[in-house]
Amino acid sequence: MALLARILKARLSPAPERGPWQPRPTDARLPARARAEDKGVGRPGAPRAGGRAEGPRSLAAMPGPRTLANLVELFWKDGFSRIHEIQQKHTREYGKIFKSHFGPQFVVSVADRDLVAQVLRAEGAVPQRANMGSWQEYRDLRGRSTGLISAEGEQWLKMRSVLRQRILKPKDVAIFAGEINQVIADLIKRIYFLKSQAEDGETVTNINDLFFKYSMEGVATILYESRLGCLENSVPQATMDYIEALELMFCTFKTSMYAGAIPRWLRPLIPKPWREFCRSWDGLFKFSQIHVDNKLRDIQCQMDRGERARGGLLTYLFLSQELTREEIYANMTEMLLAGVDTTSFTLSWAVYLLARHPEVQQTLYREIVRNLGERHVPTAADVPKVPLVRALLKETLRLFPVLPGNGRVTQEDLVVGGYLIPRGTQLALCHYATSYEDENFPRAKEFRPERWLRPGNLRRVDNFGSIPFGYGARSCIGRRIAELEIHLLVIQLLQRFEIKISPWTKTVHAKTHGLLMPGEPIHVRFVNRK
Ligand code: HEM
Repeated sequence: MALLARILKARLSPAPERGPWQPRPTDARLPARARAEDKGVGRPGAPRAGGRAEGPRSLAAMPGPRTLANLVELFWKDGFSRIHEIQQKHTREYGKIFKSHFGPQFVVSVADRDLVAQVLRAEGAVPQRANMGSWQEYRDLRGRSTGLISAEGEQWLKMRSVLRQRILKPKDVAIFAGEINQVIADLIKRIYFLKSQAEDGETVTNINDLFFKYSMEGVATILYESRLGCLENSVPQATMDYIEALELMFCTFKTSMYAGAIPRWLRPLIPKPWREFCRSWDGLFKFSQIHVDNKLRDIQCQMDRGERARGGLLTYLFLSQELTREEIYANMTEMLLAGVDTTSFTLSWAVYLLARHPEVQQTLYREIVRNLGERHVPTAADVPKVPLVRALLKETLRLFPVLPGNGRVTQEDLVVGGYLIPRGTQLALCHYATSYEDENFPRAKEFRPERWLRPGNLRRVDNFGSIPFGYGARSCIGRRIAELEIHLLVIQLLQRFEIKISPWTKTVHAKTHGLLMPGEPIHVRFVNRK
């Protein structure tokens, strides 16, 4: 694993002027367990950044919540659904770099834009996001391959370099606009149908349900090169089974966390989390395998008839033989898992924000009509003509980053914020907290998409205060797909409807359920434009 040994090279940078962390270290206040983490003290040669003249401090000196308090917060006070708020609370209490324990896991949280930038810019060619032990264990148990999310090292690098050739760049994804627009046409038909069923002829209840189906249909069209029928009145049984498995994965998020956090020897005593974790993965893999096999059979038949097989991602993967069949199953499974709720929650938030801010909606509508017209079906090339639609997505993801935090495992000793972080430490990058810092985004609590339009900010592509798709070699590979699905849909929704909040929708709060999602159902009125 020569590449894995590539180091996270931290840059020597001066201590940030605005004093981003306020450590309150006293070894005496730390639990014995934390003192045992003092393994980095005096280690020579660790790269330094954001450091202090007298040399880096050890982890023992790093502040953070006590283990017991953390467990009570997470398990007894339902902290799992408030992970984003806890991130902010801990940042206020302990400063912008702090440590926590979660079961057997130890995590250093970084909640400062510049320190996040430092960590991510310094990473090597093969970053590791998190300890994926439980995912790997399931795959070993069932003889399955890892996919992009769960793979590490050379295995990850190989798959990433194959997939990135097809879906990483906007121009590669632009060719899918036609398929996505067909899904949008079905979604709009569905909206008219749902409106026709509503008492007032306008209300659609629980829009996330609708956007879930849209996102699943959209991403599956690209991944499997076939339609699933999610937007039909009667959804096919295999798709229903998949949705159930996906729900199990997220509804049992807490138990999935336990599955990773509970030591293996405790499983005979507490078997449910691991059992459910395996059951939901079985469902997800089964679904992907059915659709991949269907497509591969079609391709094979075409080739047997002497025809040239033409197609998208799956056809390419099959013909190029760069990935094994098992690797194709695993990647399709993990990409579908990664691509449905993320996109649908973001769409729900974006539509909610537009409904709550009619003035922004009106400005965006005028921009669409002015630059594209009232009925023009947009292509990928049209999206830059409507800068506010891109700003809307950025602002939505700043306020509601679907992944409120992200992770990295340090691959060499690293000095961050004046602390020596030993190799192999799990870092949590607190994107939610940095997104709400006024110093990163003036009047950060306010929904102001235009902040992304100012020339200064547009040039500032490296604003690490809000990086909802992550950053660098391990960033979201589906980003361009998600953006295209969202941009094209928002444009076409506004061409047809004025979106108004329904009187049944109160203020919607965010909750974490694995992902940051609307805590209450969102109901809106789709009022036909004249
Ligand atoms: C609004 C929608 C989405 C958001 C906010 C989002 C966000 C993220 C984030 C934050 C990461 C971690 C990046 C890092 O560690 O630096 C990630 C990884 C990933 N995402 Fe997305 N994502 C979205 C949609 C999608 C879609 C549509 C797909 C698939 C088509 C997808 C597939 C993946 C995969 C496979 C990874 C793992 C990449 C790797 O480890 O190499 N995502 N995503």
